[in-house]
Amino acid sequence: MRHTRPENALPFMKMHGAGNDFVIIDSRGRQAVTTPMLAAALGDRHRGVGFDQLAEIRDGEDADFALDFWNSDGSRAGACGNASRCVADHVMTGLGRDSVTFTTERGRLAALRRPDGLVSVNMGAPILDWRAVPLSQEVDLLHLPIVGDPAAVGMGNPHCVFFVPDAEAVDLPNDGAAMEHHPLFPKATNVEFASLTGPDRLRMRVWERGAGITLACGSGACATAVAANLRGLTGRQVTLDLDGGTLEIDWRDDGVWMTGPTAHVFDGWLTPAFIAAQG
Ligand SMILES: N[C@@H](CCC[C@H](N)C(=O)O)C(=O)O
Repeated sequence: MRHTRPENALPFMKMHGAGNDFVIIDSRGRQAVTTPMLAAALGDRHRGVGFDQLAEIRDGEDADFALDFWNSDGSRAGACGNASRCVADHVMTGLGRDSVTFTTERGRLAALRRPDGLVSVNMGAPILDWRAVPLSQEVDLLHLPIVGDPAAVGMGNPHCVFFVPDAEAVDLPNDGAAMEHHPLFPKATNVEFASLTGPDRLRMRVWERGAGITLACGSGACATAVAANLRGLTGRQVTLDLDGGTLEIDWRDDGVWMTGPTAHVFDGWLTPAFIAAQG
């Protein structure tokens, strides 16, 4: 086994938030390195490292840092709530602070560490305009013309939320994959299946665009809580039980806050040969 880091190796971190797992590359102070090919190669759980999303940290302008996200198939994602919480945890630890600001494709966001150690991120206001989700035609976002009566909510990325009697009973590999590329979603969509399990409590399972089944999805939890509230199923503070853990959502006037656990799994490096092989 090789224990010495080769010259020009690229360091990365593996973290997860409620089982949603990430490779994080910290490119502050240097040129960003991620390309779609590198992301797809690294995202391969057999030939690469494996992840649901890759997050690359860059120097921020008017914020502590900037963030870019890639799915494991190499596609870009406009938002990733759980990776945002993991990166915020890493940066807050490095800076010795309990709050940070950062920018994504959505604009300027904020995160903080709560006294109980959980990390919260403000994901911004939900997007409830069909053009911005985006959808391919004007429809009622709360009742899409699709079998199963789902709702559409944007959180910087598109979500299609189905409320079902029993989320456990959903055939996620089939139903999730079938919805991801529905023509109503011109940029494809993340797909959530949720059922009410108690007052302001939902069980949610997710099929992510560009990644397939994941153990959790932060932006998906936000979108589901917003849709549940707008349909009169819950209040604005909702607890969601996902396959990999529990997330708390609080839809406030300043945005949708999402809170949950983060974990640092290991530090590693990519060999120059692996990077070169991706062109
Ligand atoms: N896991 C994420 C969402 C990742 C992005 C998504 N697959 C997309 O393509 O929009 C989260 O925690 O929000």
